[in-house]
This record gives sequence, structure tokens and C-alpha cells, in this order.
Amino acid sequence: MTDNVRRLDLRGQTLVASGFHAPVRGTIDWLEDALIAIDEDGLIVSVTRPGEAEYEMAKREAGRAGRLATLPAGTILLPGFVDLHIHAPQYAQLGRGLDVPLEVWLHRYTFPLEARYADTAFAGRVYRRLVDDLLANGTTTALYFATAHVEASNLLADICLERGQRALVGKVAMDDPAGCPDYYRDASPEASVESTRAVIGHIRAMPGNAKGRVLPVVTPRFIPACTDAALQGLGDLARDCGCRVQTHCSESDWAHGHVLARHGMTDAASLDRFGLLTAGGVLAHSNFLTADDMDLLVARKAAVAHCPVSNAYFAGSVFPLKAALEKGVRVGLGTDISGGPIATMLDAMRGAVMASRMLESGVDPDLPPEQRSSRAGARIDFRDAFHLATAGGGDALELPVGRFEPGCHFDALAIDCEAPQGGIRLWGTEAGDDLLQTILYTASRPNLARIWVGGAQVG
Ligand SMILES: Nc1nc2[nH]cnc2c(=O)[nH]1
Repeated sequence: MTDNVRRLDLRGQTLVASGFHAPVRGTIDWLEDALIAIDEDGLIVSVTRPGEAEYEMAKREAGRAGRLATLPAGTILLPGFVDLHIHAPQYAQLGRGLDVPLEVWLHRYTFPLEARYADTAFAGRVYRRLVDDLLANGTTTALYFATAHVEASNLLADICLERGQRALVGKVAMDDPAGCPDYYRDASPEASVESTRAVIGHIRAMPGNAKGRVLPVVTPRFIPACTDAALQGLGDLARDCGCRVQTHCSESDWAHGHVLARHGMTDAASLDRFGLLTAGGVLAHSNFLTADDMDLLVARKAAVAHCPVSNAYFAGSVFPLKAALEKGVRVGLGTDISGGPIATMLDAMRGAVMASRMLESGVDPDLPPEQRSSRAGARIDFRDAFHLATAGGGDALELPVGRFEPGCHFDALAIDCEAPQGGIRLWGTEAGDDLLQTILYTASRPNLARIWVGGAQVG
């Protein structure tokens, strides 16, 4: 890296860099030696390419003012990744317990673990490690489920702000004695609402958070864990507080079947009755959405967090991603820690491509190819996956992140394609989309040389 870049803080600087972004799904935009001007708040002011009238003049002026930073050859700039679904407390069981169904996993492993976050010392230890690891893996924005505890949820928000991660944090609401254990649930529907309100108040009042780097989210765990009174109270709270909503939707046959049996309608339809399908809101998984559900999500501008790796363990099906995209549903990608035993969005992208390929081809080798699947055209490729993990996640959350455009936060990764410990090996023939494909499929943590959120280097 040049001396200039060693200063690390790109606020108020103009960066000369080459890299990729995917503002429009399916198309990769290559920026070669682009000038990215960033203001003191870390927002992109302009992106100028060689050949444009102002390019040489802007470069000269930034240089004269000592505000020109340059990335070294071999470094590729990408937008930071947006993880649209992650359970922060479950980092402490990453890679465990995935050999049982969702409903068993929740009661045998997950609720006992999450109950331990009554201990804020334990919570602090896990959350600091998690946020640092996610930043190092390129996750510059994360949409978090915390636990049912107010103090530990507040602490997660504090840690995200302290470490510089853009984050949305939800205190988990779960009050139904029929779906939650006695040792880990809100005492009543009113307690679900009031404790959620307390965390919203804490996050909005955090010193240093005036610009909303960390945002609160109303977070009913899922319908099987919540009473109707809590769901209604949380929908009202989201409306009154102007908060985004996140929850799980139609994840597995069991979860989907529970809602059909209890409410006589799908998750999406039922959540909508309670005011829980909202613009900027996110439904995790949503594997069993009907065509009508998809129309409803489009009408409400609510998004799906597609979690391909976790779905392989718990869903028993593959999310019909392409069908949802073609209907206009907003979609981003999630790791779903720890339903997904991965802490990097690179694996979420790889998983999304792989799952879509299997959905398209079918998987039963005893069937002839033409009978193996009824999902022709279901595949996506690395271009779509890259869009979903960056700009798509930003669009889902209605946040200006995930693309290099004026008005967007400069949340970005410098990929060192020559890091000896990293997975990328280039042979001099890779260029254009091929180079991006190589990076996305082979990069590992040592390749992520620098991470910026809002123009400031983090991690
Ligand atoms: N994958 C997943 N699904 C859920 N449904 C309700 N809670 C959870 C959870 O923690 N993880």
C-alpha cells in the first residue's frame, strides 16, 4: 500500500482504485483507475472514470491538496458485504448441533445457549470476537438477532458501534409458553413489547450514534415462539417507532406447517395481519413462499434473507430464488449463524449459486435428466450472488450501501489478490468478470487486506 493509504482513513480523501460492483443484478461494473471522492462523513461524493472530462483535473487537485490515496497494483476494491440474517449469540456454537431437525436444535442446543446471555460478561466476550471476525471477513453491514435479554442486546449494539460495524440489532421477542421453554422467554406479551421498546431507546440514544450507524429492529423470533398478542403489539410498536422488522418465515416444513395449522394461512399472510411486513423489513429463509406470498412481499417492499447454507440443514427444500427475483421480491443473502456454520458471506454467495444449480438440475441420480427437476431456469451465477450480497442487501434494508455511487456510504474491501496465505491464485490471464469470479470462489480471509465502513478503516 502507498504511504497515503497507510493513513487508512479515507474520509475527506479521493481514492484511485480499480474494482467491481454490481448495482444492477446480473451485470458487473468494472471500475478501472476510478477516482472515488469521499466526504468527511464517509459518503461517496463522486465516482469519475478515466476519459471523463473532469478526471485529470480532479486527480491533480486532490493530489495538490494532499488528499489523493492510491491502492497498489494487485488490489481490487469491492463493496462491503451485507449479512441479512445472523444470530449473534449462536456464534458460540458455530459448527455444532447441525445433525438434528430445526425444532430439536432449538430446544436441545440453541435456547440453552441463548439463555446464558443473561451473563453480560459472557455476552461481551462472544460479541466482541464475533464482530471482529465478521469485519475481518468483509461483513460491513449485519442484521442481527440478539437474545431475549435487554442488557445483552444493548451490549451487542454498543460493541458494533465501538468496532465501527454498520449494524441493525434486534432484541428477540419470544413469549409463548407453548413454543418457548420456561427458562428462556419473555414473561408476557407486554414484556415482549416493553423490552423491545427499551432496546430501541438504548440504541437510538447511544453516544456517538447520532448518524444511525447502529439501528434497532423489532424482532419477533417467529410465529411458533410468539403469542398473537405479542405479534400484534410488536407490529404496533414497529409502526409507532418507525422501526424495521425482522423475523423467520416459512423456514421448514415444521415451522411452515405450525403457522398453517394455528392461523389457517401462510406465515407471510399472517405476519401481514399483525403489521409485520414492512418496507426495509426482512423475512429470513421464506423457503415455502407461495406465489401470492411473493406478491404480498413485493407490495409491502419486504425482503427475503436467503440463507442457502443453513437451508441445507434445516429447510428440507431450496428457496426458489430466481422465481422470487423474477417476481420483483427484494432478496439479500444471510449466513444464518449458526444454522449455517459459516462466518463469511463468501460462503453464502457460493452456497446460493450451488443451491440454485441443484434446484435447476434436480439431484436424484436414479431419474433421467429430463425428469430430475421441474425447475428449469432456476440457476443464478456469481454475478447475481455478488449483487445479492452487496447492493441487494442494501436495497433490502433501504440503506445506501453495497455500491460505489454518489450518496452511498464508502463501505468497502481491498482484496489483495497476491496475499501468499490467501486462497486466490492468479496466472495473469484473468480479466473482467472472470477475475471477479475467481476472487469470489477462491478468496479467503488473508486476501481481505483492508475493510472500510463509512470511509474509516475498521478491524
Ligand atoms: N435457523 C433458525 N431458525 C429459527 N427459527 C426460530 N429461531 C431460529 C433460529 O435461531 N435459527
